[in-house]
Amino acid sequence: MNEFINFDEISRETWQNLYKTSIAPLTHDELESIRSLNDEISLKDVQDVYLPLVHLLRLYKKNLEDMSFSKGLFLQKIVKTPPLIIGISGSVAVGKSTTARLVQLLLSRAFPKLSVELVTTDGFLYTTDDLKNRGILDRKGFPESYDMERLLAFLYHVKNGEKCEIPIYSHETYDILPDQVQTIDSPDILIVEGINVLQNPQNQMLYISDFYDFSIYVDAEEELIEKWYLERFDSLLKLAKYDTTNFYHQFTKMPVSKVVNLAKETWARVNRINLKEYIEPTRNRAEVILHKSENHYVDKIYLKKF
Ligand SMILES: Nc1ncnc2c1ncn2[C@@H]1O[C@H](COP(=O)(O)OP(=O)(O)O)[C@@H](O)[C@H]1O
Ligand SMILES: CC(C)(COP(=O)(O)O)[C@@H](O)C(=O)NCCC(=O)O
Repeated sequence: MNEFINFDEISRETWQNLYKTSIAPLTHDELESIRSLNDEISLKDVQDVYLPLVHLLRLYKKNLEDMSFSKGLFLQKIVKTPPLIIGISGSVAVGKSTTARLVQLLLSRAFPKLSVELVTTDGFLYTTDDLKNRGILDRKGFPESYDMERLLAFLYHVKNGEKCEIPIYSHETYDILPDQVQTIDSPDILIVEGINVLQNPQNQMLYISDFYDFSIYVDAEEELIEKWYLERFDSLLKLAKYDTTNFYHQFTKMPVSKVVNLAKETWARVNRINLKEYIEPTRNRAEVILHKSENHYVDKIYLKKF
């Protein structure tokens, strides 16, 4: 059966015209803050793709509020609207975190009175020591390298309006940062970004999918994602050149061709396999699939029909 049978395929041209008239252009300051987020991001994409997406998210938020209100009428008590939780998934290096930060920024603009928080599931990776003890250091990113019970419990507490502290992962040290936490204190909207967001662990009582009100899968052809992975590897090396505490510093001492081969091998041996076996199979669980082509240009959007 066609994987996309349950989706409407919408061309960029159609999508960009769906809600155009109701969205005000971005201000100079907003454009600047997007540029500082990632100076390569196309502002045309922001206008044509991400603003209509945020408009769609507004509908889901309204729907959640209406449902809480109706439940309150039924139960004859005040039911507080739970936070809207948005999941963003896709391959390593496809651009999830860039998309997530952009969506956070645009949602903060669309809802200036609401708090919009962002977490990445990297924080739920086991520490390097734990991975070593479990004998799965070379499986980083695969399902067994995450503490999914903890992620599930976190989502439950956030939905329940409770304050939470979660670990922070650093790409620079390539490990969980010791003694540092991110505090999430009852946000109105929470964005959860990570390769495993749509994977389906369940404890005895809770299903992870029950916590997402909306989900986005960022998609692209494998060859492009590999290219973006290698480019990001190169940027991480540049950042690490004079920083001996950075995990990537060790590679700056090696001949370039050797480092490029090492990155290619890591892609093929770890991240590509993870994509094919565990990440891509979750693609059609998303509400929206953003399909990117060369230069991160979004050319197609798939929206779930029902
Ligand atoms: N929309 C975009 N426009 C330009 N470059 C992008 C865009 N999204 C991601 N990138 C670049 O692609 C690489 C991977 O993006 P990143 O957001 O780190 O991916 P992920 O979080 O999926 O691992 C980074 O080098 C980033 O700068
Ligand atoms: C931390 C990750 C599992 C998740 O990554 P992200 O999507 O944030 O890039 C990944 O970046 C990673 O470290 N993969 C293991 C192999 C590698 O070094 O690329």
